[in-house]
Amino acid sequence: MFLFRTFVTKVYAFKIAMSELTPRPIVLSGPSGTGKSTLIKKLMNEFKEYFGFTISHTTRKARPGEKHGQDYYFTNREAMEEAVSRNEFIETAEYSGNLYGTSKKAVEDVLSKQKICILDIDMQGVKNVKQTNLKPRYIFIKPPSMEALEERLRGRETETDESIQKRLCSAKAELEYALTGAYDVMIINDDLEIAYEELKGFLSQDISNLQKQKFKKH
Ligand SMILES: Nc1ncnc2c1ncn2[C@@H]1O[C@H](COP(=O)(O)OP(=O)(O)OP(=O)(O)O)[C@@H](O)[C@H]1O
Repeated sequence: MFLFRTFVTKVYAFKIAMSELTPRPIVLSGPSGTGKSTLIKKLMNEFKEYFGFTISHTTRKARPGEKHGQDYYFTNREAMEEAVSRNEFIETAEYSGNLYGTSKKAVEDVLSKQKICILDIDMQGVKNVKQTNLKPRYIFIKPPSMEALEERLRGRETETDESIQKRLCSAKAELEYALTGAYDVMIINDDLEIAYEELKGFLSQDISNLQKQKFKKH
């Protein structure tokens, strides 16, 4: 039996001065295990001077290999709730008993460097960001099938059976939401290299604009 994921989400007023030169942020969303982090890592490796990743806060425990300040800001509930009450977050979501959120500072840090800000957020986060003035471009990363998604989640060896079932259940809702036209583009991550080329193709204009700007400065 599928367990339904219960969310308690909040969105906060977010206004940031975005000049014409500030590149539009991008949102990468899609079911857990679909390959968002893998694609972002490839993008950052190839174009690290043009992209900046917003590092989310979470109260969940770090998985082996994850680094504080690199994969997430690992924190505890009390500290995070205090920061939220100081209005320091754009959005927060509660999932499986843990809080997740994107701080304003994480976004501002990237925008202030005139880099394309990447937000890796779930459907609820997407709905929340749509209520801010960030005006990102929305990219949905779709798994080739539910079977492949399950295989990837199992292969990652980070999930229990219960959490895999929850993630697969959430994946269905995410796919349904994507079909409502909430995203500017949908990329199927079957063959990783093909998916990556599609992602780069979608971002090629933004990348070349930044390349021109940097060239002018030198
Ligand atoms: N095209 C692909 N083919 C096969 N395996 C892939 C592909 N893309 C990613 N993977 C693998 O699938 C697993 C899940 O990928 P990843 O952690 O990037 O997903 P995610 O969408 O970022 O998940 P989460 O939202 O839970 O952080 C990883 O083990 C990754 O190596």
